[in-house]
Amino acid sequence: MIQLAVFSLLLLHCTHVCSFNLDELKNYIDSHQEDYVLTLRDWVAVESDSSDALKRDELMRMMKITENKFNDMKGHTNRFDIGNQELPNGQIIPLPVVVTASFGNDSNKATVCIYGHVDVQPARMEDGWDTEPYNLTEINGNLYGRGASDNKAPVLAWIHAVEAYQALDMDLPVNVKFIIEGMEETGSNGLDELISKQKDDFFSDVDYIIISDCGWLSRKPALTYGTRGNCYFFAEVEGPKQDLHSGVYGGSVFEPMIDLIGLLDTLIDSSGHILIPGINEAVAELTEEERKLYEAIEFDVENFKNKIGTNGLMYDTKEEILSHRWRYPSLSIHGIEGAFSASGSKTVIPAKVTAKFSIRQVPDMDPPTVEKQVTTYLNDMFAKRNTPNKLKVTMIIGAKPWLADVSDPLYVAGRRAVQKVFGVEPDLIREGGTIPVARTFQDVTGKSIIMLPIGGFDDGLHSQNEKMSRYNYIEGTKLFAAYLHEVSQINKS
Ligand SMILES: CC(C)C[C@H](NC(=O)CN)C(=O)O
Repeated sequence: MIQLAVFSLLLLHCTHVCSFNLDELKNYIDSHQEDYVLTLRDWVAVESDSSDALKRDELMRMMKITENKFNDMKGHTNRFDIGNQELPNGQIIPLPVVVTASFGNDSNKATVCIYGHVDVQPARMEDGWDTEPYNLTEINGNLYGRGASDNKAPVLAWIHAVEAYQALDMDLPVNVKFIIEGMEETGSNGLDELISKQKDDFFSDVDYIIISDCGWLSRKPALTYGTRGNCYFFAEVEGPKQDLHSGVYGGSVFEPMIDLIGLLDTLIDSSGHILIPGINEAVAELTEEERKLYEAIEFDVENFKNKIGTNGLMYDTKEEILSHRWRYPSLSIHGIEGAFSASGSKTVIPAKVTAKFSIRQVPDMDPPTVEKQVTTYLNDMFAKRNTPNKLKVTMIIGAKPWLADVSDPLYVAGRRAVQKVFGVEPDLIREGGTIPVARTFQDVTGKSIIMLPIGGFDDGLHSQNEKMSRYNYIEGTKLFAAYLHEVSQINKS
């Protein structure tokens, strides 16, 4: 009698925990898309700009919202204090906590760890946005807002994928862990140390790491197997003790801005060749196999050019353009702090100016070596100017490149999931941008990593009018739901 009762109870339980059914998950996701857009709206409304010390409270609030979301989903959450940040002016401010969450701890299942970030790049209406950057606005199926694609919608898509399993009482095919940070856009300060400290704790049962902080190359879904690193520099030239009138003093003083512009002009030539000795020499040779990969990718150079809105590109062929975006270093000059930049015509000689530039890193470049090469070169060039002004060069980010093996089972699972949701074979691509922590995950945990993007190729990351299309957000959520199942099938066939 007792046995019968236990059996009935078990049966009752089994009718509640359903097994995987992708169509049900897809239907559920479709019918909840308005809720997902509303949540994205709430998240975009938080000005979690990690580069602006004045927005640090907003960033802290964003981390709290993220933690609350995981708590609402009954995840096992944790918040890690990762210390303080020293700003270039010497000011010390707290770093935002890193939030982790775990769903399930069944030792018979594989465990995936999803990494994402909820901080954003700066955005102001005056930069040329057509809509308020922190007010998610839908136009023609596109959801415009700062951080929509980078990286709030992809983080939410993973959350919604787990929520869909939960709502349908469907057993999660794998244990799912999240690690969400708030400093990615300034180089993931403090995260490397946390990962090393948590190697035998939070990461001890993690089998695979998934990152969805990148985009497709075209309208076709993609799997990303490489990212460039980034060495970001400040070059400060300091002269007179205060700004000067150019009519009164011009012609008699060495102007910091003229020194700085002269210095910047020695970094790169007009054909994109980096002039700092040692940089190009460190780049790994392009292999025949790699060249063939680029050849096989569908990529319309003319469309790329038109989307950017430029009259010409530095290279003509698809292979050249892709390899220079993905596997060669590039040097970009981002801005000059202290320079007069408002509208109008102030006739000032700025007393202190700081240039911001960065060099994207590729195998086999090494950030500490690059730091020395750049500092030595700029100091040598500055010495040649015979100026009494002072130069200070600081490398504020030193992120390494990352490269994965596309034959890894994680990529096979990725191809299957893309097939099941989009009905096509994904492109295998690299990314010119940087996920600073990708290489740390690889080096510290030794686990396989996949980058599974859902962002569009034209999302305007870091730029005006950043967007995530509703299609990519919703189909991306389905992709993630399908991928959890595909990962659970690794080693089973
Ligand atoms: C080190 C950079 C600031 C990192 C940044 N990463 C991303 O945009 C990824 N979403 C980059 O500029 O590549």
